[in-house]
Amino acid sequence: MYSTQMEAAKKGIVTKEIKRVAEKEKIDEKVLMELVATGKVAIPANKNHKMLDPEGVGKGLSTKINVNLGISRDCADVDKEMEKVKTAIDMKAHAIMDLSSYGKTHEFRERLVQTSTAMIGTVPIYDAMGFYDRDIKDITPKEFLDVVKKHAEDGVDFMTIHAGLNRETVEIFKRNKRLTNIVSRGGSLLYAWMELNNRENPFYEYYDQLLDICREYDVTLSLGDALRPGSINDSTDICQIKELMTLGELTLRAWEKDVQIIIEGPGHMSIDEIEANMILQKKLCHGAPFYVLGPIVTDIAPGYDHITSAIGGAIAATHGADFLCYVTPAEHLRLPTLDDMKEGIIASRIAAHAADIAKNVKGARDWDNEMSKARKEIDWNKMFDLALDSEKAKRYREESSPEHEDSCTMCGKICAMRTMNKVMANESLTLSE
Ligand SMILES: C[C@H]1O[C@@H](n2cnc3c(N)ncnc32)[C@H](O)[C@@H]1O
Ligand SMILES: Cc1ncc(COP(=O)(O)O)c(N)n1
Ligand code: SF4
Ligand SMILES: [Zn+2]
Repeated sequence: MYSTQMEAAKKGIVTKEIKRVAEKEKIDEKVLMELVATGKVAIPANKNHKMLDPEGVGKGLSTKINVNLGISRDCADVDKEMEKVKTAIDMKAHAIMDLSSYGKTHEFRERLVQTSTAMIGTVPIYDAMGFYDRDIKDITPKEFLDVVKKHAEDGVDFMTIHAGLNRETVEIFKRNKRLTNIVSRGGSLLYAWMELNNRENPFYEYYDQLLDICREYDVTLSLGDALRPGSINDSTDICQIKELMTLGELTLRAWEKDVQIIIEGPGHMSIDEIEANMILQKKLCHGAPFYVLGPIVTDIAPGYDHITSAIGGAIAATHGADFLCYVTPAEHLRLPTLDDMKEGIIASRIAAHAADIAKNVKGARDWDNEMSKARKEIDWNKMFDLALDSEKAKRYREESSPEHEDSCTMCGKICAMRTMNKVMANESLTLSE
């Protein structure tokens, strides 16, 4: 018997989750087991999430993507969020985070666990205020842990816990001015709690109790980055790096108890700093999987932050990030609509796949080569089938019909593909007007 995937792997047991992930990634089960045993790969799989089709996150595996959704005070339509869940799974999201931050979130979480084959993440501190219906200042450390326990019982596979923001790091934050202070929602709540009560971060102080809960249900801890940069001005500063060092220490303590770890990372960051940040995380956190939001490579494009973050995500994943938290065009502006979510998913899937090609992930290039073959053969149906967004590809072609079926309106009769196919097959060709 074993309590977590990591414990099983350390004991040399190939679990059904390891089998399934190895099959999907087309890698050897024993190799994967070793990666799980050493924490380089996490397989978030809560014992109470019966619907789950597990995924591996980490070294040597394909880059995974996460979709954020959930109700807020200003947009509290549970049915609309459930529609997003179904669409996100259809669009092949590997993970869904329920970031609901209003009212009694239990009902939505229960429906999510019953519906989702994708792994599920939450941020328990978001839920604490609605759960207890009182000011954050008056919530006790035990009550925070009780929310974690509730989410664990409900079947949540990974939880964001901002345990790295301790008093020491808070002092450093106070001494080192930032342009955008703290932009992490969970981080800002914890900072408020710590300042108002003049106490240590409860998730840092009672980290061992937290680990016991995670171990019991096999919840993967996604150690949150409360001090991630919220502007390109603040990236790679002492606050961010100090917190990352603490996350590295907390990683080793979790692994001692066989609790699986993912590390969360930035944020807003210029392109030239991304590679160094990936190296630092892997070193300071002992090879633990890295889960990044963006990086958003410029601050000036609200409405297009799926693009600013896909650029950063592709570069980050090329240099070691394992898991991309999607960003939608609604970032910094509003709660995403269903269409915002779709654009965010497409953008992060492009970033993940582009990185998989660069990283030589097994099979990644085959998809591109099939598409290129279909293009050369001017096989439109094949191209639509292979397209990441088949519906859009089809619609664009239908809206602009060429004279020659075997070309498109870009070049028409002087279609390069068509010309070359005919010339190379020694077929007759007239290219005059
Ligand atoms: C940490 C990330 O989570 C996103 N985020 C926070 N709450 C929600 C929600 N209810 N739905 C979708 N995204 C959300 C923010 O836009 C930020 O990028
Ligand atoms: C990669 C990543 N980082 C952070 C968060 C949590 O958000 P927050 O820190 O704002 O509470 C997240 N869901 N994903
Ligand atoms: S401006 Fe909007 S997205 Fe940014 S922290 Fe405030 S509520 Fe969240
Ligand atoms: Zn931002």
